[in-house]
Amino acid sequence: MALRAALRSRSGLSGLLSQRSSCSSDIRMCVSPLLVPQERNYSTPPKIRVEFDQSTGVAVMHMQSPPVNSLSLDFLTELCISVEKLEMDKSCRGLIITSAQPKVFSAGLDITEMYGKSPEHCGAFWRSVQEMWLKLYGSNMVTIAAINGSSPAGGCLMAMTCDYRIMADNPRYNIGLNETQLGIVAPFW
Ligand SMILES: CC/C=C\CC/C=C/CC(=O)SCCNC(=O)CCNC(=O)[C@H](O)C(C)(C)COP(=O)(O)OP(=O)(O)OC[C@H]1O[C@@H](n2cnc3c(N)ncnc32)[C@H](O)[C@@H]1OP(=O)(O)O
Repeated sequence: MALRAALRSRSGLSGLLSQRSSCSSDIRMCVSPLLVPQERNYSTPPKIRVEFDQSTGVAVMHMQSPPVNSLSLDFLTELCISVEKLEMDKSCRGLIITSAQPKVFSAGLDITEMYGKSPEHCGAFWRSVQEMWLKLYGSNMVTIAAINGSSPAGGCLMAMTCDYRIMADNPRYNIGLNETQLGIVAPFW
């Protein structure tokens, strides 16, 4: 109810979520002109896939970085660019973020980005973390995290920056902050 009210008041997306659930097979998926594949030049498979349904104004962002959608510098850069493109497209009013990986929404920050790297790399990495959450938290779109798997630490942070969170009901899926267990401290900002 709260979600529908918010969608109505913020962007006139009345009934949008019920439309998605009741007639998802009828939804015409349109890829935003900004995201057409031929404009991309990835040497590796894209870590983010966006489907934009122009009839509802809602984009679904699938995180698809196997095995666990860990938040590497490359992943975060791609995610931020995708959010930015959607933000510039005024016909996009809602964004659902979910995972294409089974059982995991996001494993949080990519631990390999924090070990044995230069100070410059660490700086760029943490800036990209900050950019991610600022972009999502400050977005004009209605943002929803559809948490379809475990979401520790940075995955939890990402979900918390969205306006709404819906999590799959499975006792195997964890969400929360585990930095202390890991022995790391997020830098002050
Ligand atoms: C103001 C607030 C500021 C900051 C808050 C945000 C700060 C966040 C800090 C972090 O995010 S640090 C990262 C914390 N994350 C974790 O500790 C997650 C650890 N991983 C897990 O708990 C599990 O892997 C999982 C529950 C996500 C998935 O479990 P499962 O499906 O059983 O997969 P595996 O454990 O076998 O892992 C598969 C594969 O993925 C690698 N991996 C897992 N997590 C990460 C990661 N965070 N970074 C890099 N790589 C990761 C894991 O090592 C396995 O690799 P293999 O090569 O062995 O296959």
